[in-house]
Amino acid sequence: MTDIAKQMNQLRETLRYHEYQYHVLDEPKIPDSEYDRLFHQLKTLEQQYPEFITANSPTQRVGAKPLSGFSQIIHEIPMLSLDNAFSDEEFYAFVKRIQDRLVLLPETLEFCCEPKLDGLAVSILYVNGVLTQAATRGDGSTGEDITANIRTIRNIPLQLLTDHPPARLEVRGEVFMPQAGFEKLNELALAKGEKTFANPRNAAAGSLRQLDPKITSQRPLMLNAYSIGIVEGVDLPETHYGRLQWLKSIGIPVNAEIQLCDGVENVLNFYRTIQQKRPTLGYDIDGTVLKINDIALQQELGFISKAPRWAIAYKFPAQEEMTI
Ligand SMILES: Cc1ccc2cc(C(N)=O)cc(O)c2n1
Repeated sequence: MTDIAKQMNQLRETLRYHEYQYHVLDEPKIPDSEYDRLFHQLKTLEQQYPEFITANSPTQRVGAKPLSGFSQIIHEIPMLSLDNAFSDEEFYAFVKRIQDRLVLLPETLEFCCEPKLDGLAVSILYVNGVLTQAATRGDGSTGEDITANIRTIRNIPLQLLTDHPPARLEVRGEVFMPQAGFEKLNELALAKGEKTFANPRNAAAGSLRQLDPKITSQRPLMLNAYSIGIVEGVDLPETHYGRLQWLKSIGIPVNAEIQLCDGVENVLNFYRTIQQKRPTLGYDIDGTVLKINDIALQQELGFISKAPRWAIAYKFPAQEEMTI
């Protein structure tokens, strides 16, 4: 490989590292101006030597041309919805159903607890570590191919940050629009006499369903991963929390509020803590997701038709209608 090609690849590695530090660890090592300088240096070299451009270069996030429509993608593993709880009593009943079903009941049940982001569920497939395909949840069995739009979301890596990527890895997560970005988007739309969005979830949905990736690229979207679908060629940790930490270690953003809670009372404390923090999070949530942490127990419990027996979304009471 020529020195120029080596220099370009080195720049790509450096940019990917800084994207990870900034978007996944929230610990930038260089100022934005230095990142922009490196990015511009790579962009210039790619313009001078287009033969050395690689598909997953950080400069290649925005696709060339708009699509004429979205093709369908069938989920190899269905993307399930969650059963809901709306009170402590309903959560206790959920726990009792689990205790009644488990053959060997552990001393206490350990839950992986997270805020329930109010966005869109997506599936992102990495083949040999490279972002290859992305789809909406759709009806759980079939979704729309939104690969070009997903590539534009800055905190989603185009390439996993590991030297030994799994043959195939499907990351499932929620794409959402932070409240600050939503306010700015609506201000811009108002100023241009365009239609505004009712809430960040609608804005995220509208942005992901754009046929032109250039428009999606200008929208402040983010992903937080919440589970793994297809996985081939790697041995995963045996707990849900461990798997989320592994995802984070290879470059996939995971929500910062996720916690392990041992026993029902600690889970309910988590629910109330997140409810109190809700106005300060900077993004919309509509409750918490509480999952049995041990994968073997999840597998023993399985699913009821469309929802897992081992997880529940404990929602917040509906907020009084926003008067806009
Ligand atoms: C299994 C499943 C399905 C939908 C989910 C949705 C969210 C969410 N909206 O944050 C989080 C999760 O852990 C989920 N987990």
